[in-house]
Amino acid sequence: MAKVSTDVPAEILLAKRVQEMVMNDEEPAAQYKCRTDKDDAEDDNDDPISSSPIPIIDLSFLSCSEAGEVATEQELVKLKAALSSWGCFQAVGHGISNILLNEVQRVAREFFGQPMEEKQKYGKTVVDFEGYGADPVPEEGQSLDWSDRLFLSVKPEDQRNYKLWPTDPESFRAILEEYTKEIEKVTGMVSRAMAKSLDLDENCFLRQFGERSQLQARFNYYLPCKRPDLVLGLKPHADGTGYTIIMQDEVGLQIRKDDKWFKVPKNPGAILVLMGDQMQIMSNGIFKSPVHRVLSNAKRDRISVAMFYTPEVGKEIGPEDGLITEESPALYRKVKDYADVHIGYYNKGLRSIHTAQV
Ligand SMILES: O=C(O)CCC(=O)C(=O)O
Ligand SMILES: [Fe+2]
Repeated sequence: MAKVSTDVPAEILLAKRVQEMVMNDEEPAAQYKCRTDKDDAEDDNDDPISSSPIPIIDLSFLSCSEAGEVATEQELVKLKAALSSWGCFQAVGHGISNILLNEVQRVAREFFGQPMEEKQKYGKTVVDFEGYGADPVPEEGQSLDWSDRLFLSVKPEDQRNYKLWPTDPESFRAILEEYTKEIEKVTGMVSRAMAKSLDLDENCFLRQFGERSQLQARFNYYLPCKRPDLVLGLKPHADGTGYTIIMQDEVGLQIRKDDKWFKVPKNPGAILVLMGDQMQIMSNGIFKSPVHRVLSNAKRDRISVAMFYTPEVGKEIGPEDGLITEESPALYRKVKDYADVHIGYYNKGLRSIHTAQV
């Protein structure tokens, strides 16, 4: 990524919320300006979902026996194709009600809509992960993201720091707890389906994730920007997770494929399942962890909620034995706490998957 000049230290800028800069009608500081590409300037049109090339997978075909064997088999083939090419899919038939999805968006919107003093009760410093604020300070010269966020550990339950969970809106905690339960069911469905699509024992990935697998919720608030052509809501990156489940209320997220950016369409009711590096490792490179980014918009704001699903702390993961043959040897070695390695590279604007290569 292009290096940016640093006239004001990033620590100082990151201590201030993007929302404050927008309210004060400030121009983005140099460190936020990272875009030079003209190829993909503004991507604000609301194309119909049917014209989006990002695959749609119906999870109900994969998890219920009534769907019929042929339908299940066909959906598994689609799933494998989607994850081997795009590394993500729009999931429908996931079992989460539209009412709950709307409630999650509502509490997120209400939280970010409160006065700054209220939100600062959950404020984090520029080095912490959890709480309300910006990502921790990246390496010098890396650009900053035009967004604010609230990051919370939700699983295992004993890792929850309820002091950082907003009490206003009052229903925030109950809604996030309910959403966590639903997302856990989805991770069960998706992990089993992915294994079956590769002709593996259906529980093999769940075993790798472990009994104390982690879920972290990241509520992202993307503010409008006067100069969307210069900044990004979130810089290009691949996730260090096993996989990530994202819901969005507006377009903005783009996936990189074949050297082009593709917009994730506004598809109410659908959630995006996106592979992280650790699923690329466990699938021995069959599933791809795609680079993605979020654009800024001149007029609109955007809320997204990303649920990061990651193997248990301290647990070794690696390519599934059933995928290793003489013709297809292991491409990755076993790794432990890969997300910690990933974050170091992420802060430098780099990918980390090579560190796991054999
Ligand atoms: O806001 C989004 O849609 C994507 C968020 C994301 O990529 C992340 O939090 O890692
Ligand atoms: Fe991401």
